[in-house]
Amino acid sequence: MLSVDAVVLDIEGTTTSVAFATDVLYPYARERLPNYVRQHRDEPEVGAILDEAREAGGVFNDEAVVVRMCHWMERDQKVTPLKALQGLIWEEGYRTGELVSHLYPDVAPALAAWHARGLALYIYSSGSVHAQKLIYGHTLAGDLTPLLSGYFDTHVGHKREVASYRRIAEAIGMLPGRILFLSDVREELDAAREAGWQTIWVVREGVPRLAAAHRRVTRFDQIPL
Ligand SMILES: CSCCC(=O)C(=O)COP(=O)(O)O
Ligand SMILES: [Mg+2]
Repeated sequence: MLSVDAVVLDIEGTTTSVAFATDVLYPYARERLPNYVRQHRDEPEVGAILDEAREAGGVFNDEAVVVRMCHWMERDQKVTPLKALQGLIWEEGYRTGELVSHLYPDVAPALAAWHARGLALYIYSSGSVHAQKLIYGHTLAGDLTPLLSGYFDTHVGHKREVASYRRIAEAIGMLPGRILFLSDVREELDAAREAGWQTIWVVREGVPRLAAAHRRVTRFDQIPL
C-alpha cells in the first residue's frame, strides 16, 4: 500500500482521454478564438490575457496576437495566456451543455473513495484553473468539484520543471514524500520524483507502453491507496 496524504492529478491522458482534448476541446476553442477576441477584447480580463500573449509572442496588434495564439494551439504549446483564453471560450460550451468532459470510468469511483478516506485531491494541469473547474464541474459522471481541494496551473510553473512541484508542496503545506502524482507523461513524473514526490505513471489502454521508469497502472482501481 502507498502511504500518502494527498494525490495530485494530471488531466489530459490521465483522468480524461487525450482525444477529448484534441478532437473536442481544442477544435471548439480554435473555431471561436478570432470572434471571441473581437467581441471581448475590451473586457479587462480578456485585455490582460491579450497583453500577456502579446508579450509572450513578441507581437503588437490584436490581429497578430490571434494568429500567434492559433499557431500555439496548432502545436499544443502550453502558453499561459492561451490556456487562460481557452478556458473562457470553453465556458459557454459547458454552460449550454455542448461540452461535457470525458472521464475514464474508473476515475470518479476512485476519487470518491480516496476523498472518503481523507486524502486531499488536487489537480495540476497546463489548462487554466478556470478551465479545470469547468472540466471537473461538467463530467460524464457529474460535478466532481466537491471532491477536489484545489487546482494548480502553469502559474506555479511548467509541468516538466522540478520547481513547480516544490511550489505546489509548499502551497498545500505537505511533505513532498506524502504526495502522490498521477500523470501519463514521463517527464512530468520525473520532475515530481526529483522534487521528492511519489509517482504513478498512468498508461491508458491503446497508448504505447514505454520502458517503465515509474510504477505503472492502466486504471485507477489498480492504485494501492
Ligand atoms: C482535457 S485537456 C484540457 C486542459 C488543457 O488545456 C491542457 O492543456 C491539458 O494539459 P495537461 O497538463 O492536463 O496534460
Ligand atoms: Mg497529461
